[in-house]
Amino acid sequence: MRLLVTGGAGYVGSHIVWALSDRGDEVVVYDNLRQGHREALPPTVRLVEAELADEAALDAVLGDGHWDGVLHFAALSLVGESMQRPFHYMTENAGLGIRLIDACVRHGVGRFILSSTAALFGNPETMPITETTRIDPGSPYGESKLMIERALYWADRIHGLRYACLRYFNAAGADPAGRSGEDHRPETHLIPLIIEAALGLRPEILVFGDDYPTPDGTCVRDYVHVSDLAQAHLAALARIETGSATYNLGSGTGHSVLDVIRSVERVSGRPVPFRMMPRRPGDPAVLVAGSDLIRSETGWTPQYTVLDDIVATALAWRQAHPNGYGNAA
Ligand SMILES: NC(=O)c1ccc[n+]([C@@H]2O[C@H](COP(=O)([O-])OP(=O)(O)OC[C@H]3O[C@@H](n4cnc5c(N)ncnc54)[C@H](O)[C@@H]3O)[C@@H](O)[C@H]2O)c1
Ligand SMILES: O=c1ccn([C@@H]2O[C@H](COP(=O)(O)OP(=O)(O)O[C@H]3O[C@H](CO)[C@@H](O)[C@H](O)[C@H]3O)[C@@H](O)[C@H]2O)c(=O)[nH]1
Repeated sequence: MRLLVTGGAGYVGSHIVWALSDRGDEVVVYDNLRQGHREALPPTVRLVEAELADEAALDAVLGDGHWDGVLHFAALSLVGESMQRPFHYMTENAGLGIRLIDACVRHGVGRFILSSTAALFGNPETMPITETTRIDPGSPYGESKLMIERALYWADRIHGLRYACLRYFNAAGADPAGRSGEDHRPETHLIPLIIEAALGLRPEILVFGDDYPTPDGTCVRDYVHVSDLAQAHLAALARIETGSATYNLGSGTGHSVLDVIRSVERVSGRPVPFRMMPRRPGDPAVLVAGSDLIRSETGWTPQYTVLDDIVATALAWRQAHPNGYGNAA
């Protein structure tokens, strides 16, 4: 296939780009490199360094030959930040995402895959969260992704654009072959921050809230390995030949913040200093995925089901790249 990947130089996107390249697809990445890294990509992959908002650049790329599909990862993706800058998230994510869909329709792109999110569901009362769980975003970030999902629904109904919305839970880990990993500037995600605390690269990890209605009072999340997410994208690309689809994507197991700290301590063999803090606005107490639908419709099944194994891949990448990309040890 010939595929355009927006945000492909970022954390999740780069793992999917490697998986597509491994199977011989021609991949072009469209990324402004604000969070992405050229070094995260296979050297042979073409990178168009441009803003999604740059309509001329986007039209030029989409007009450059036939595209079998667009995979759309580029977004602002921080729940907490979206609570402070709600309209920025609406315009950047929903606005630019919908313009991208419009451009895909104009250029005759046949398939579209959206990086959607568990943040669509707010604070559900029952777990696991399936595709029939009531949608009620708990943050402007989640709301912005819902808007793109709805635009895709109409793009299919009116223009026949086939799509898959993949609602990831918490992406985690790194390429087991060490070719790509997680390096956000600044880093806000739990696992890389705990690893930095374990390696002595930061003094401690701050735990956002210990008064949630969970067994140990800290938030529970479903950590799904990026390689499993990559395989899910391959499965979704095949599946949408027969129609559009929307899937929840997680490992199906919940882990509290304290569970993750203990896992990093076990895997690294080092203590992790931590300090309790107030809750972070916008954070739901528990998010655990029910992924039966994608399993039954595509045969996808996560290979990483043990948290320590996920953490081990993230730790290995970080130890090989103590300063992130561009500074391999
Ligand atoms: N990381 C997670 O746990 C998680 C969970 C659910 C959904 N998602 C979604 O998956 C996608 C990827 O997440 P990630 O963690 O890899 O994020 P990331 O920030 O690492 O990657 C996003 C990439 O998009 C690029 N980008 C952002 N805005 C752009 C724009 N306007 N124009 C051009 N390029 C732009 C960035 O430079 C970056 O390389 C996002 O859409 C996110 O909402 C992530
Ligand atoms: O320094 C930190 C960072 C995080 N957390 C907690 O750890 C959990 C995970 O947080 P984080 O790694 O920031 O991820 P989320 O906020 O859960 O969001 C991720 O997972 C969502 C899906 O569940 C995606 O939509 C988002 O894009 C992605 O950033 C949450 O309970 C946080 O409160 C801390 O206690 N301390």
